[in-house]
Amino acid sequence: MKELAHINKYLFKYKYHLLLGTVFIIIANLFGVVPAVIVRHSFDLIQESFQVYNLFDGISLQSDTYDAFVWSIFVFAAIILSSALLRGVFMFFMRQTIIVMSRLIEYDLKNEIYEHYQTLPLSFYRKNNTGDLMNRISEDVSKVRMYVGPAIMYGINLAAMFVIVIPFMLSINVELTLYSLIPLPFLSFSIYYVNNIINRRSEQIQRSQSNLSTFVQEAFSGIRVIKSFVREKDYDKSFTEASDDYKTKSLRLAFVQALFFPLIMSLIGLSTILTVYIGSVGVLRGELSTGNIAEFIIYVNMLTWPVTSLGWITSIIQSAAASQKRVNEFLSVKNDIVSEKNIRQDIKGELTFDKVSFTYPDSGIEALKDVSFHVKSGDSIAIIGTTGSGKSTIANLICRMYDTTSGGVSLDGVPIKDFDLKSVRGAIGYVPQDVFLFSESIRDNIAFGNGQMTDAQIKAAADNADLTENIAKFPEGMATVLGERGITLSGGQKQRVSIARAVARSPKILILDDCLSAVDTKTENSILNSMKRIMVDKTTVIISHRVSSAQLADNIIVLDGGTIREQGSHQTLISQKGIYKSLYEKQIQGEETVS
Ligand SMILES: Nc1ncnc2c1ncn2[C@@H]1O[C@H](COP(=O)(O)OP(=O)(O)OP(=O)(O)O)[C@@H](O)[C@H]1O
Repeated sequence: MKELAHINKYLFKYKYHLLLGTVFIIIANLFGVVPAVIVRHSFDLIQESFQVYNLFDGISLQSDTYDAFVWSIFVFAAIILSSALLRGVFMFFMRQTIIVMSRLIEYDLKNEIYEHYQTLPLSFYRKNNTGDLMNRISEDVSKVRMYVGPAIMYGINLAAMFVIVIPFMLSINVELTLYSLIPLPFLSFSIYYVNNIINRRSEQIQRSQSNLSTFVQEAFSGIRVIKSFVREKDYDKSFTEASDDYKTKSLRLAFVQALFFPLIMSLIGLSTILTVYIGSVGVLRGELSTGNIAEFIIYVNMLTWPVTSLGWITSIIQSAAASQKRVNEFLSVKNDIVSEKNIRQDIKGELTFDKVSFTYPDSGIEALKDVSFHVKSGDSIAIIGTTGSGKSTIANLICRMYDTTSGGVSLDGVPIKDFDLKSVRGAIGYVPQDVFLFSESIRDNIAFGNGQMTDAQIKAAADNADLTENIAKFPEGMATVLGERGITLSGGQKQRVSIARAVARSPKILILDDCLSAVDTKTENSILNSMKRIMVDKTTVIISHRVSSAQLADNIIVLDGGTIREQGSHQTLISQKGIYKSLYEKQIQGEETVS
């Protein structure tokens, strides 16, 4: 339960909604009691009027008695109707304050979680899967909303009802009150019990549903592989199994849900029978009127829902606490990539790696060992090496996605840790190895959130990435939407949009992480020629498997198993006749990649 304390700041923020809501609940309940009292008076009036009417039999006063009776009943009916109407109005206000408050808190909490997610380092995203991140911001927040909305509303309603109705009942007859209330705690407990079963089974269904969705999503994304390997039948079978599991769980839930209402109805019925029985005994003893029985039946009915809701509220609070615990787990994760001195200055692009070693915290793999190099501002460096030799890790450290395990990275002679993170990342144009484009237009993908970027700047970036010719062939040019329902680009086209996106920001440091692997040699040469132009005043880090990309750089590093094996210009390395030279020869002979 202490987990839910996190929500208190929001309850405080929306205190006026909560206070007003409470007032509306109390007023609505007061109007709920009025009809019961009026019904009692009506019953008693009918009985008394009947006796008086018979007494005046044959006398002209008899018709006056009748008129007075009809008039009174009319007035009573009008009072009952108006009370019901006013109760309805206040119940509307009650929902408009408390349920609205719960939606506002849901909105705030989602924003809080999303903002926090954004601050967390890459290592957090490696550790936790996307489904889990999504669940906590949607499913879990919805469960917490049930606590701040319906649970609080019905909780206050229950308290108000008890404070108003039970003293009223006791003042009429203690014995009748006690007997008519006996079944209600059982009702509450049974609802709590059944509701917990319903929650457990619903969660099983949700898990089964998400397995089913993941299966279907994967099957459709991989439909080309499934078809070419003729695996449709196997997938059909697996789908039927997953679907069967979902069906069985749904039927088990439907069974418990079917028990829910009969259970409530039978316990309410029991209360009513006890009220009528004990009430009749009271009437026979002359302690109660028949009106009291009718009045008590109304009270019992009024109390039924709040008492039922007690069991429901308890299980809502339990599952909200469990959800908030999961949310708090993520909210308490701190970003360890923080700036030490928050230096905000324009970065010129001088880059130094000084004896850098790095071990990935989650896998324990030592990706870099004692790596040192220096790139002057505006110069270029190429990093070439075998798969897994640590090339992308260097890019990650320059973008400060991780901090080094030992040694230091510095920009313009200042340790990277001292810079404000935004200054560092804002100065970098990064073309990642695994291209990711958004389902937006090509234009928006290139501008990527920079509303001030002019069409001319976007076009220049597209030109430099050798993209203009391709774009011209698309039906809507720059406005062509990519992804899901738009045009799907080829691997090489995607890489070029990704390059244009990085170049368009006019970064001081440009990192090209194996970004030409999916283009043919002709396009590679054409992009590299354009690159020469844009690289002029930028520090450029070219990560590649291909010598053809690397030879463009002023300085080349050959990495192997996380250590630098060779370093120098293209000419120097060729003359050294080492790894680079043999790689060069192999690739010149037609081999495309380093094995
Ligand atoms: N996020 C990560 N968590 C744990 N280990 C990682 C992570 N990324 C890379 N590694 C490991 O670190 C080593 C270096 O990986 P890196 O991605 O830097 O290689 P690379 O030279 O860029 O390879 P490639 O050319 O195939 O992209 C590899 O052994 C890899 O398994």
